[in-house]
Amino acid sequence: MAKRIDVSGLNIFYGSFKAVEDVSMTIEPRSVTAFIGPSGCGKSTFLRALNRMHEVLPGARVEGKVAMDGQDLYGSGVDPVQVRREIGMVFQRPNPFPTMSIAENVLAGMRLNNKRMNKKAATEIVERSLRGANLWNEVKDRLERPGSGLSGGQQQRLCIARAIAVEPQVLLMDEPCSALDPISTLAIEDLIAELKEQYTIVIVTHNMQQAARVSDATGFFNLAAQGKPGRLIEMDSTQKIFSNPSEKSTEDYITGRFG
Ligand SMILES: Nc1ncnc2c1ncn2[C@@H]1O[C@H](COP(=O)(O)OP(=O)(O)OP(=O)(O)O)[C@@H](O)[C@H]1O
Repeated sequence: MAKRIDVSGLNIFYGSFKAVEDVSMTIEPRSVTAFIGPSGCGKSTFLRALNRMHEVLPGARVEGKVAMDGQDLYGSGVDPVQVRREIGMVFQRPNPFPTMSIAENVLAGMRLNNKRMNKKAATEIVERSLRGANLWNEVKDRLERPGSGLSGGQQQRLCIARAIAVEPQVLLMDEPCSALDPISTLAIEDLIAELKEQYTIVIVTHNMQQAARVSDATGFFNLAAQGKPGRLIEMDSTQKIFSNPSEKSTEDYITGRFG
C-alpha cells in the first residue's frame, strides 16, 4: 500500500497566473517527504496537484506529468475520483463531519466511493482505521457520539483514520499540525512515523523542526519575486538539506534569514 510518485515538468496555473513552475521530483514509497518554503511559494498548490484536487477550482489547470508507479495520473481516461481515493489528503484544520458519529466519520470516504459493506465489515474497518490512527483506545467506548466532540488533536487523528479507511497508496498532509497544541502535534508526528511503514507520505509544513523530525526527504520551494511562480529549489535527504544544503537560499531559509 505504498507507491512511488514521479513528477516531471509540472506547471500549475490559477487562470492565467502560473503559481508553480517546472517542478520535477521523485517521491519514494514508504517514506516521508516534506515540503518547506516561504508563504506563497506554491507548496499547497503543488500538493493538491498530486491528487488532482487542484483542478476542482474553476480555471485551475496543470501542465506536465504526475505518475504513480508509472501510471500517468492526468492521462486520458483516468478518473480523478479514483486518483483521490488512491492518494488521500489530510488538511490543516481537522474537518470531521460535525453531525456524523465518530464511526460514520471513519466510513464517510467509503460511502462516497459507493462501497457496499455489511455491518461486520464496517465495524472491522472502523476499528482497523482508528487503530491505524492511534485513536482507538480513546474513542472505542463512544463510537456513536459526534466527531465534533473530540479534542482538536483527536479530530485530526479521526481525519487520518477517515483517510486511511479507503486504503490509499499515498497520504498527502497539508500542515496537519498547524492548528494543534504541542502534545497533539507530537502524537501526529509519532503517527506519521508509524504510517510511513505502509504508505507514501507527503507533508507540507511551516515548522522546520517538524520537517527535520519526521521526514526522510525534504524539498525546498521558493519564489524568485512576488508575483512570480514558485519553484523547487532543491530536494535531497532531510539530513543533507538541514546540515549541508547545496543552494544558498535553502541555507538562508533554514537558518531563519528569510521567510
Ligand atoms: N484559489 C486560488 N486562486 C488563485 N490563486 C491562488 C489560489 N490559491 C493559491 N493561490 C496563489 O498561488 C500561489 C501559491 O499559493 P500556495 O497556497 O500554494 O502557497 P504556499 O506555499 O502553500 O503558501 P502558505 O505557506 O502560505 O500556505 C500564491 O501566489 C497564492 O496567492
